Amino acid sequence: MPTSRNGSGQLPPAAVSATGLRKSYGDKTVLDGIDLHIPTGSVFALLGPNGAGKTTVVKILSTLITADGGQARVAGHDLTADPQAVRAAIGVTGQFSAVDGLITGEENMLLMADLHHLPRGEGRRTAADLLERFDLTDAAKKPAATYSGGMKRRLDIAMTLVGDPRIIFLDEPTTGLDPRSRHTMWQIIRKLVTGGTTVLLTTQYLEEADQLADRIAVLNNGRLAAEGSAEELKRLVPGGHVRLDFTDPAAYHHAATALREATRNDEALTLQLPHDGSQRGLRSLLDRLDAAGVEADELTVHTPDLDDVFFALTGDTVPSPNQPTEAAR
Ligand SMILES: Nc1ncnc2c1ncn2[C@@H]1O[C@H](COP(=O)(O)OP(=O)(O)OP(=O)(O)O)[C@@H](O)[C@H]1O
Repeated sequence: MPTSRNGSGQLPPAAVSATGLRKSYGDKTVLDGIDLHIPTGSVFALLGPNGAGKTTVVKILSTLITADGGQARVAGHDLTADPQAVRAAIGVTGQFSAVDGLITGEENMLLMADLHHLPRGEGRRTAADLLERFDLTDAAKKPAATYSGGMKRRLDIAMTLVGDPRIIFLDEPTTGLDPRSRHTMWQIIRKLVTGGTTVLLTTQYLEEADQLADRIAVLNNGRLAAEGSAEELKRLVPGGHVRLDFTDPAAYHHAATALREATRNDEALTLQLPHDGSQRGLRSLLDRLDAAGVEADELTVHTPDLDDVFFALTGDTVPSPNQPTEAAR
């Protein structure tokens, strides 16, 4: 999401800026110098495998634990000098929900309103508005323990919003949710951002980062292995190609002669050519096949995706590098 400039042509202050964040437990270094810059009004995804340190970053930035080194400002307030002001500006929903299962959804909301010292009437209005916004009005009078995982997660975020935070940290907001609930949660997050909220989310899901985030940082071994938009990250890894599959050996050999630069697999009767993902490149390939008078039985385009980036950056192997992502024909 573009960051708008104010009247003086200056960029608005970052919602979160951190330099050199470090954290160790005993002799285990969890964060080894993390720099973050999250523009106001954007969605920033911190992506990393289990144990990479994502929750540790969220805990530091939300003042739940202190860093061993480095500096950070959240909503313009220094984390160490003014933790109270930081807490007042943020909302956090963690992997371990703040929802109390023994009381109803509405009571959970009213409890939050009390914690934020909202006058009674205003607290009731805010609770009702948020319950409606999160599609929980019908379930409002039922104990939260009877809610589905998706409903609990929605209630958790609704509770976070009672204090009207400008910045919210969502620690793995969709872990354990079914695909439908995950999509609902994505819509909720998108709406929050449309309303001007800045979101820092952690996720293990590449698709989630791709869908939601303006910028993505990949955390690995205590360091940021890369940072950029999904498109920028995808450009970091090679791997775009077109694969042509043939069943007729004569057609295969004919095509292989016409496309000399292709990597051949004579057994599988497939040809693979580097491809930049452009329409022009694809058209030129099809023209060459037409000119040679051959037609492939199947043509698949593989565009590098965040999976490729993630596995390349975190040092793991890509499970199936030739898995096509988009069938072109
Ligand atoms: N209080 C603690 N004491 C000791 N080690 C800890 C503590 N908290 C976290 N760690 C360790 O720090 C590392 C990073 O943990 P963290 O929870 O930040 O990872 P994560 O990226 O959020 O992982 P996940 O995706 O599994 O939630 C892990 O190896 C974890 O065991």
